[in-house]
Amino acid sequence: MNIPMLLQHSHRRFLKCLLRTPFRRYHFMFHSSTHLGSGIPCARPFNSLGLHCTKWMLLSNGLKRKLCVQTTLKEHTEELSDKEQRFVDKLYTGLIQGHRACLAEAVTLTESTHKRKKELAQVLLQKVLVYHREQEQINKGKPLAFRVGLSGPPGAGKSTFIEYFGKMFTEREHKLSVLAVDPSSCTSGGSLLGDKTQMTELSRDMNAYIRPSPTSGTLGGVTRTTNEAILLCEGGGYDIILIETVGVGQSEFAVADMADMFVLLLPPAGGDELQGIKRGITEMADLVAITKSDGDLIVPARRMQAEYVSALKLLRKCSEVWRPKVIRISARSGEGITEMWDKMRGFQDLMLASGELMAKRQRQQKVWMWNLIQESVLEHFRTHPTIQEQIPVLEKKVLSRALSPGLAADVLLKTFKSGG
Ligand SMILES: Nc1nc2c(ncn2[C@@H]2O[C@H](COP(=O)(O)OP(=O)(O)OP(=O)(O)O)[C@@H](O)[C@H]2O)c(=O)[nH]1
Repeated sequence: MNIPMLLQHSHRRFLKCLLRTPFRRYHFMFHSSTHLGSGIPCARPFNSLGLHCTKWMLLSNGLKRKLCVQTTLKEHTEELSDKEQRFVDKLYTGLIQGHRACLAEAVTLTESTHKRKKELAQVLLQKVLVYHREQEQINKGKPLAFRVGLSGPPGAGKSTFIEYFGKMFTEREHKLSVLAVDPSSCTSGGSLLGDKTQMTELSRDMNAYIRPSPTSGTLGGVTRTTNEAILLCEGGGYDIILIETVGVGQSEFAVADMADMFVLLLPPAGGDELQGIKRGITEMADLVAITKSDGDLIVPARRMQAEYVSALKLLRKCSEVWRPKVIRISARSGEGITEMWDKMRGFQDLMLASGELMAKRQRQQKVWMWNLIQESVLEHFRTHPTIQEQIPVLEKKVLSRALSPGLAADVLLKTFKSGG
C-alpha cells in the first residue's frame, strides 16, 4: 500500500499498515488538529533531524502522544541545511566521545538567545536524549549520573568543599561536572557565587568540567540552560553532576528541582550569617553538612550539628526510605568528607531501590516543562504590542484605586485572548 493511500485511513489503521511496509523509517507530520484527534496524518521520509518513529513507538498505548512530540519539534524547526546538520553531528559525536570542547560548545549553544541556534540546540538535545535512553537501558534502568544540588550561604565554604570533593572523585576515575546557578547574575549581572577560577586544581583537571552560571537572563532561563547542561554533561560521560547555588533566594528551590539529592552546607556560626537561610531550604535538604569543622571551629560545629539534628526531627518526612542527616566536615583537614560520600551513595542506593529516585526525576521533568510554559506564556503576554500599551495605563488606574487589580487583570487577559 503506498503512502497516499495510507493517508485515507484512520490513524490506527494507517499505522498498522505502515508497520507491514518494509520502509519503516518515516517522519510523521500531523496537522495541528491531529493533536485534538481529528487531523489527517501525512507521512514523510525520515528527515535530517534524526527523529524517527520506531516500531515500539507505534505499538505502544501512548502512541499518539509520542508521535505528537516528534511532530512538534519538526513543526517548530525548519529543515536543517547540510552545514547545520554537520555542525549538530560534529557536536553530538564529540560530546558522546567525551571531548570537553564539544561539551562546552554544546552548552554555549543551549545558552544562545539566537532563534535558529536555539532550534539547533533542541535538535542536539533530542539526539542526546535518545542516546541517554539507550544508555540507561544498557545500564538496566540505572541513571547515567548522580545529580547533587549544593547550596549554602556566601562564605559557607562551598568552593573549597567542591575543590576537595571533586579531586577525590577524579582520583577515583569519576568524571565530575560542576554547574552553577547564580541568582545575582539574573538581576545585577554580578556574581554571588564568586569566581569559579578559585577552584584552581579542579579547573585544570581533565576529568572535571566547571561551568559558571550564564551572566544574564531570568532565573527561569538559567534554570532551563542548567537543566539542559545536565543532560549534555551526562551524555559526555560525567557521572557526578554538582549543581551549586547560593542559599539566599529562589535559586535553591530551582536547584532542588533539578537534583536527585539536595545538600546544604552551613558554616559553624549561627546568628547573622544564617539570617538569609530560609526554613524552606532546610526542609528540602537530604543532607546538612556543617563545614569548617576543624581547629577552634570544632566546638561550634558540634553545637550546630546537635541543633540541626533536633530541628530536622520536627520537619515532615519527604521520603519513605530516607531521613535527612546532619554531619560535620572540613575541607581543610578532609575530615568527614569520605563519610559524607558514603552517606550520599547510601541515599542514592536506597532511593533507586525503592523507585523514589526515578519517580522524583519524572516529577522534575514535569515541573521543568511547566516552568518553561509559564515563563514563555508570560513573556508572550508582556511583549504583546497592545498589552504593552495598556499595561502602564491600567497600572496607573490600579495605583490610584480607580480600578481593582482583579478587574485590570481581566481587561488585559481579555485583550490578549481576543488577539488585541
Ligand atoms: N577553617 C576552615 N576554613 C574553610 C574551610 N573551607 C573553607 N574555608 C574558608 O572559608 C572561606 C570561604 O570559603 P569559600 O570556599 O570561598 O566559600 P563559598 O561558600 O564558596 O563562598 P562564595 O564563593 O562567596 O559563595 C575561605 O576563607 C576559606 O578559606 C574549612 O574546611 N575549614
